[in-house]
Amino acid sequence: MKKDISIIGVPMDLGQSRRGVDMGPSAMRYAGMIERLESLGYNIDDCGDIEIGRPERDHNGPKLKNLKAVAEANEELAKAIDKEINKERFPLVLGGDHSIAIGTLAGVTKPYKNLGVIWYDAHGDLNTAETSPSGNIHGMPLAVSIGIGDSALTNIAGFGPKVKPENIVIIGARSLDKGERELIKEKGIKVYTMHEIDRLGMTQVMNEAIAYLNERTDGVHLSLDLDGLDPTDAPGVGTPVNGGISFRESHLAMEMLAEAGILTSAEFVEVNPILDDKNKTATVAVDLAGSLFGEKLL
Ligand SMILES: NC(=[NH2+])NCCC[C@H](N)C(=O)O
Ligand SMILES: [Mn+2]
Ligand SMILES: [Mn+2]
Repeated sequence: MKKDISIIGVPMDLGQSRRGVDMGPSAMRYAGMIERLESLGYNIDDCGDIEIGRPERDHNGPKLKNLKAVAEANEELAKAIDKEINKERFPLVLGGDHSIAIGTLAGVTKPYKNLGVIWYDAHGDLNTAETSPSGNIHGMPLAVSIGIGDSALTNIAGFGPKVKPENIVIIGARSLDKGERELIKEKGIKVYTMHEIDRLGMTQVMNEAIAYLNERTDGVHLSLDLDGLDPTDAPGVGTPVNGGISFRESHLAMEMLAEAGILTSAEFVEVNPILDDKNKTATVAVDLAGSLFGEKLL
């Protein structure tokens, strides 16, 4: 992996309805993200935070909450990432709710013909305004990135789609809405649900996922939603779902990604310090980043 990392914070909470996730970037910095990566020999440039509009929360009917402000922030994020990529640096994005993956993917996909995406999450985030039970855009970024959704989102940075459905691997799914299940089948998206993780073990899941991506992609982005982990290990998230991936399994997954050396960008999202237990979830994110960037005990 590249030795120069640019950190971009996105204090966004407009893609969902619970306050506090906008403090995620601060919580991860406070938990020592920068020092941890520096101690591994990386050169870190903390680019600070993207500015997020503070609109009156527009509840835009039941459909796409805060659409305009979410789209604007993602345009800014895509530009900021583009700048760092042109400097040949590895973009590491700290969220913020998962709607920021729209801008992250818009920014990181440009140099690649076939960007792969690992979506580490309890959810599929494959909803549209029509299928969403909540109207929350953080439940939609993966659909948007394959070109499905409102054009204010699918066309961020002036082009779309950003990724091909067959280049996506979802890991940790255990809460999928009806429309998401249909889309997964229709588009042939590869999914390792908790069932496969229990059954095969994380080692085989990651071996398969890495081999699958190696075959067809020329770069890989990791989008890690902390709610992919079990709420006992990562309680500070807005939409927790029981029966998740353990801390140990997640470390193993990160270590295997580090060994494979396939990642070209990453993001950690959905850390909500208000719902957390003494910054535990931000600390877990920093620990996982350590493994992801090559930390070893011996
Ligand atoms: N990034 C997340 N935490 N997404 C949760 C989405 C929950 C639900 N599927 C929805 O669309 O509202
Ligand atoms: Mn999630
Ligand atoms: Mn998510």
